[in-house]
Amino acid sequence: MTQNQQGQIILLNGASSAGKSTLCRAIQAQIDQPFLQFSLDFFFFRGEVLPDRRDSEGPFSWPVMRPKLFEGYFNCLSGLLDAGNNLVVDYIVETREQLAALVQRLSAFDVFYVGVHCPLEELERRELQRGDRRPGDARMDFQTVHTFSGYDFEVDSTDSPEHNAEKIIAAWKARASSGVFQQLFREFTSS
Ligand SMILES: Nc1ncnc2c1ncn2[C@@H]1O[C@H](COP(=O)(O)OP(=O)(O)OP(=O)(O)O)[C@@H](O)[C@H]1O
Repeated sequence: MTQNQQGQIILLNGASSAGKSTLCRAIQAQIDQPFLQFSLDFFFFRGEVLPDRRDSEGPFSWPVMRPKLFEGYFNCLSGLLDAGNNLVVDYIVETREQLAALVQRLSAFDVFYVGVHCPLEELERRELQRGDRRPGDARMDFQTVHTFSGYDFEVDSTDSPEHNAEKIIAAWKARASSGVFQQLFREFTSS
């Protein structure tokens, strides 16, 4: 498959409750090409993928299941892109090692990496209001999620999703041929 037949990915990174999924939907609705939304949330919060039982050890050990789930999810992203699907994806980068794994897996693709910023007070307000997220997760993400790299584009999610989607799509269309993920790939493979 040639380069231009591969799908392209717009990847949003930000804390839990920053408004990433909402923004993915707004991008998907506004963009003039088909983009699939494919989120880890679909495993955790929709559908019936994961067993309810997640223990600290034993046959249902979450510390054993979790890295395999994430690794498989990264494989799904590259599989979908390789088949020619464009993707708009939200993710919460938790560690530099996790970012390195994502960069490695997406190294062959056109990745547009977007930082979704939101003030802590607003994150916590949203987290409390939605009621389906563990209180404290947003604060924990807030302290680390934007510390691992720069971005191709950044937005403030206190602005409306529609306006941010418009800005992201315009920036994506005007993007440079080599983005932050390609720089990161060089960094990670040379260190
Ligand atoms: N621009 C916005 N202004 C006000 N509220 C918003 C905005 N964007 C999203 N929200 C609300 O914030 C909550 C979290 O949004 P969303 O599910 O998009 O966040 P998320 O970053 O994908 O979260 P998670 O990573 O936990 O899945 C939702 O209740 C959503 O309606």
